[in-house]
Amino acid sequence: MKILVTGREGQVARSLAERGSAHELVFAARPDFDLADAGSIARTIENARPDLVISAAAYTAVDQAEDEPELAMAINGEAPGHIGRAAASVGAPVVHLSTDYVFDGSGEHAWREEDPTGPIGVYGRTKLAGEQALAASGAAHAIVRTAWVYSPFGNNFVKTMLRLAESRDALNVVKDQYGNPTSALDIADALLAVAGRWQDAPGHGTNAVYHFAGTGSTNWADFARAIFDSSRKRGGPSCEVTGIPSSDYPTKAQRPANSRLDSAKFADTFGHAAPRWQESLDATVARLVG
Ligand SMILES: NC(=O)C1=CN([C@@H]2O[C@H](COP(=O)(O)OP(=O)(O)OC[C@H]3O[C@@H](n4cnc5c(N)ncnc54)[C@H](OP(=O)(O)O)[C@@H]3O)[C@@H](O)[C@H]2O)C=CC1
Ligand SMILES: Cc1cn([C@H]2C[C@H](O)[C@@H](COP(=O)(O)OP(=O)(O)O[C@H]3O[C@@H](C)C(=O)[C@@H](O)[C@H]3O)O2)c(=O)[nH]c1=O
Repeated sequence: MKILVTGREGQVARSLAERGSAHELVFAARPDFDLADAGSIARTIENARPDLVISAAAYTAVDQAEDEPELAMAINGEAPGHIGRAAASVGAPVVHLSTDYVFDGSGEHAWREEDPTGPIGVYGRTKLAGEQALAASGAAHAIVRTAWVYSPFGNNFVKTMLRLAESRDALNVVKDQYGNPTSALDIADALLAVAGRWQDAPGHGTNAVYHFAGTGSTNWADFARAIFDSSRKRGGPSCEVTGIPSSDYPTKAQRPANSRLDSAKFADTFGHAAPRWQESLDATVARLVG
């Protein structure tokens, strides 16, 4: 299958490069492919004529988005519509990644796909707009919301914690935001499961929203402790973690307190579930400190 992946250096794009060797992968990235430039999106997809588009690139700087709402909206909110229209014109379905930050963070349950959205920051608002733009584009699609992504690649919380531990003995980390840490390598496997399913059964489960995230939930402070436990047992850096309320860690963008995702619908539809988050974390830490 010829799969066009948006972004080349992103965590999910690099994970697809590692896991997707059974397919012909084509990566669309700046400067030729710019999500802020509708013409470049149409040109790239029409020239490549892929069998499937995986829409993995996005504006992911959550705090910076508060200062650049127009750019974040162009990239996250409008580009998925352009991608969908171009993909529809060549008959390619689109798998698009979205986020737990489309929810308002209330309650303690794991969010299901049909639960009402209510983003509390610019990043979440723009990602929600992107879901809607793709759904209205005419392309066959699946929207896959994931969360708290880490990997050996790019920037993420796991790498930040390990870096900070090189120079600190103790760290304050928020303990009142809950979610599902998700390995980008597990996301790549899940997206490839969708691709495989569509090869055998085109149209299966299309035009729907799914949640796919690491199995089991935690908060950022306990996630940090798990990172350091895993690192320490391999002789890597580690650090004391003090759990603090979010009010003691001011950030430009507010994060949802509860962004746990229920991934049952994805497992039922595509026959694929994520490993427990601790297991995937261990595999990534082994690569980072090994
Ligand atoms: N990271 C996370 O914790 C989570 C991510 N998601 C979603 O999953 C998807 C993948 O995330 P992840 O792999 O972590 O993302 P990364 O932040 O690792 O990578 C984002 C990619 O998007 C590219 N990009 C940004 N702006 C543009 C643009 N204008 N034109 C073309 N490419 C652009 C970047 O390119 P360049 O290298 O040139 O900067 C980069 O390759 C995104 O849709 C994200 O919203 C969902 C939940 C959690
Ligand atoms: C570095 C650091 C962060 N924190 C807090 C801030 C924040 O509440 C939480 C996580 O920090 P980050 O900046 O990594 O998180 P953030 O950028 O909000 O991560 C989000 O990224 C986007 C793209 C998503 O889609 C989300 O699913 C989520 O993964 O930890 C501390 O409490 N102490 C620290 O030392």
